[in-house]
Amino acid sequence: MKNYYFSTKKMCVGYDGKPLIKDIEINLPRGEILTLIGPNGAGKSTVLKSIAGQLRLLGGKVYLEQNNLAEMKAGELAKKMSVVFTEKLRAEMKSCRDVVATGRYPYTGWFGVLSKEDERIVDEVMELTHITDICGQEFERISDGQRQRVMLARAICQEPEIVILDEPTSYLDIRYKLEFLSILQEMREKKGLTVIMSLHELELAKIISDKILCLRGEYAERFGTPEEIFKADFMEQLFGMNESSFPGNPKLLAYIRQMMEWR
Ligand SMILES: Nc1ncnc2c1ncn2[C@@H]1O[C@H](COP(=O)(O)OP(=O)(O)OP(=O)(O)O)[C@@H](O)[C@H]1O
Repeated sequence: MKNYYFSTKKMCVGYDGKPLIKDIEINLPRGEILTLIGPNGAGKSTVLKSIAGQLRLLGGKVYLEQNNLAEMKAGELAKKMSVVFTEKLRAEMKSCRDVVATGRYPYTGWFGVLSKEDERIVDEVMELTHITDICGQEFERISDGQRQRVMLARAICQEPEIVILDEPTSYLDIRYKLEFLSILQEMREKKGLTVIMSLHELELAKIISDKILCLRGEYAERFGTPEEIFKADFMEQLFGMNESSFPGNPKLLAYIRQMMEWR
């Protein structure tokens, strides 16, 4: 059997003991980017939270290399996995730099005192994510897009092997969306970072991902490469669209079909 960096075996996720999606099987080599796509309410955040250990699994297992995630110590996991979710972090009176610096906590002692090396990493990552100019601003008083970049910086500061991101580009303008993706790609190439994220922007998912997991209904609908997944007829089915979806405006369906073409 091939040794994957990240895998799930018969993972079942849901709330209050009621399964939402069952038997999810993911196999991901180190350094690959997996993107979850699917309609609103399909369960993308639920799967990501379950992988990150924020929701208890209803069944199955999640592995990092050969290690069962549920059995890993929190401190050990924090050095390997960082997570960026859409919920707003409470950080009263904290500057953006303070928030980014909390990404170093797995490496500091009890009191969170940063070493010179920690400070250097914080500065370097803030430059990489283009937030140096807002580093002194209060975190709770910045824009949604700026907040997303600060949260990405915090995750990178953690120097993880794998990062879990829920809709990380939703508030970013087009330049920062592309910049965000190029940072992930660079981290993957230079450091072998593995990425699992959800995206609503299908055109971005298509160009950045190595693997795609499609969610809709009780079971994961498909898992495969972008070439296997991004086909106009399948996208229409996944998102519940057909010839009569946009009466009087055929241009809209034509747009989806054109977006899914491979050139
Ligand atoms: N805390 C919760 N308790 C019970 N059900 C929940 C809870 N959070 C979400 N759900 C339900 O789980 C389902 C999946 O929600 P989830 O947020 O995972 O979908 P999603 O694919 O991320 O959606 P979106 O694209 O809209 O962000 C939805 O039906 C939602 O109502």
